[in-house]
Amino acid sequence: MSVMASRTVIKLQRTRNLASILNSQVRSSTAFHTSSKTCTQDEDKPRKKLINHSRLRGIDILRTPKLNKGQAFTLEERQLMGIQGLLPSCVINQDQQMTRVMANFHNRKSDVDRYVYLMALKDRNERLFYRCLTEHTEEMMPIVYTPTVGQACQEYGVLYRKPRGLFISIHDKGHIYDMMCNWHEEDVKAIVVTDGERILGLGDLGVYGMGIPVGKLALYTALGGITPDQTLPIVLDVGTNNETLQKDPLYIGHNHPRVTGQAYDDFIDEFMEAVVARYGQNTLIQFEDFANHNAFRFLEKYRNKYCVFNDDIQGTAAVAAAGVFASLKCTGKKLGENVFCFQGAGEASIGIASLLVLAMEQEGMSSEEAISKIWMVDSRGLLVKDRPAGGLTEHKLLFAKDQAPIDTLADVVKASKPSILIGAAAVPGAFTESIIKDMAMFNEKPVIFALSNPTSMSECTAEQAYKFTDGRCVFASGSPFLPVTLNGKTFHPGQGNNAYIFPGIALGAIVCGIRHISEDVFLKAAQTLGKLVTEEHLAEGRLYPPLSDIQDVSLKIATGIAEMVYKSGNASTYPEPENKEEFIRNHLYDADYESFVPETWTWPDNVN
Ligand SMILES: NC(=O)C1=CN([C@@H]2O[C@H](COP(=O)(O)OP(=O)(O)OC[C@H]3O[C@@H](n4cnc5c(N)ncnc54)[C@H](OP(=O)(O)O)[C@@H]3O)[C@@H](O)[C@H]2O)C=CC1
Ligand SMILES: CC(=O)C(=O)O
Ligand SMILES: [Mg+2]
Repeated sequence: MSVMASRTVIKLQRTRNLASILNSQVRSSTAFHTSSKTCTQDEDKPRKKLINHSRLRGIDILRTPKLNKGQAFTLEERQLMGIQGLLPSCVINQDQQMTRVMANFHNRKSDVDRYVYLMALKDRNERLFYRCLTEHTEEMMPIVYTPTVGQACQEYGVLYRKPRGLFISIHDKGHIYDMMCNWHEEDVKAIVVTDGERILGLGDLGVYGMGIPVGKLALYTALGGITPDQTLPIVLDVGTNNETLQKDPLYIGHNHPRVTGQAYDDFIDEFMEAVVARYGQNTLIQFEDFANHNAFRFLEKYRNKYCVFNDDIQGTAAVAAAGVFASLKCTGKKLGENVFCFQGAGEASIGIASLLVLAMEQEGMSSEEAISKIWMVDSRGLLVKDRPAGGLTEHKLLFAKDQAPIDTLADVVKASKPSILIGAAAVPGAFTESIIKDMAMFNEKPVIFALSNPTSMSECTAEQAYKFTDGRCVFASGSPFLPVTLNGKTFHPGQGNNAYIFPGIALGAIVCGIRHISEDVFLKAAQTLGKLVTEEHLAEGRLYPPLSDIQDVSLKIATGIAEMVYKSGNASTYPEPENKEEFIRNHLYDADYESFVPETWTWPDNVN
């Protein structure tokens, strides 16, 4: 008998008739067989494999979110792990705990309160948090992600309770590797990093932007099945230019202006090197919510050196392209028959436009012709070639028209008569009634994507889009809108958000050990997602599969990517699996509790 088991026997001998006393307190779902003296967590479910990685005992287990099961620790586990008495005696299972979570979730007065509640749950009982988020994605994603995460970031100083992830400051330069070593997990495979300069459409939130990497990585696990231990949220604190935050006494970062120039670039270089030194060359690094002037150049600088992608440029491109592909089934057009008009010429818009050009080229169109289909409006109007010097970045220049300037979106829409209108400029209400009505006049089925986040930044509401087009439009938005009923028909607006893409990309990248993430990975993801949209979805107005199917979407995207990267030699996980989907499925995180009790353990004979 092991030392642990013999200690348990002694404990049990001290407690007369422990089993029968506890039995009367145990709720019906917790099986407790006095005859065989064996106890299982839940009669219906086979006992899952033993957690064998923990040397912790007692209160330390309850304080470790990835081990803690709260009241779901069985009697055996409580005895074996030294936690008997540290919990109420009643044992409940994970399903019952979920019922309690949902009751608490619904009882909260505001969405930010729900955010605080869910983050506290994550800090307390990780598996319970992920089971809830996985099984109630539609209800909970808007809380841990856009729109509520935006408000949570704005209030991060007040809401702050405990650190999640790494805070690396410009003043830590020279020591970043040592700081990375302070992170307790040894097997990190994916990092989401921001410097907080462009948080959603809310601008510079500095370190308060940490809510975004935390939220994105929660979706890595809930939507992509990536083990939470393998993920690491990081905020790079280089100061903030947000004057309100600079004066905020509760601001949790450096309140000096942003450090820029060579010092900033050296800092990012050191960070990238430290990640690889700590966790290996294939560590996936997702750049998130960097400002435009850094986002493009870091992507170019690092894309062939590290395993990186920029979600705002590339992930957004893929989800929007998928929506465009799906919309073709409604409009009956070929991709190249469309005219695209973008409000905004930033990370999102340039990313989407570039991927659409790639897709049109793959269909045999020349690059010039594909580019000619695209009209882009930035804060100074239509992108045109003869803007005063300095007016166009090289990315914008590619899409600049050789024609006279047009100042407003409304006039660009009239001039270009787009079939597809895409907004990503964080200008709320930019799609006015007259613009939407023009779209309805030019097209039998106008396609309208209001992609800006959070909801307060949306170019129009779902209701406006359907109402001003008499229910004829195909609509998607970056943040969710509730279903809209118009003339007796209910429309379910699609959520055109990169959340449909990045979990699947990350899953494929991690499992296959992708070295570099090429552009065609995003096109593949877009095509895969587009194909998953069925006639039934479209009939309901959905341009994407419902959020309840999103785990399956991620698996399919990852599988498509796996097939591609093994062919191209860009995978490093060998031997190559024959059945890629099965292989990936076997890596998926399972939020069900595991048992701490060895299969062979039974209650000692003298307990009855
Ligand atoms: N749904 C999704 O998955 C995603 C949504 N987004 C959202 O898209 C929005 C923009 O993000 P991103 O592209 O990264 O930001 P950027 O800062 O890179 O780009 C913003 C663009 O909007 C333009 N703009 C600003 N004001 C106006 C105006 N009044 N009229 C026309 N254009 C204007 C800017 O013009 P100029 O270049 O002249 O400054 C710039 O081109 C954000 O709200 C973000 O949350 C982003 C990523 C993913
Ligand atoms: C969704 C997202 O990445 C953004 O709005 O920035
Ligand atoms: Mg983003």
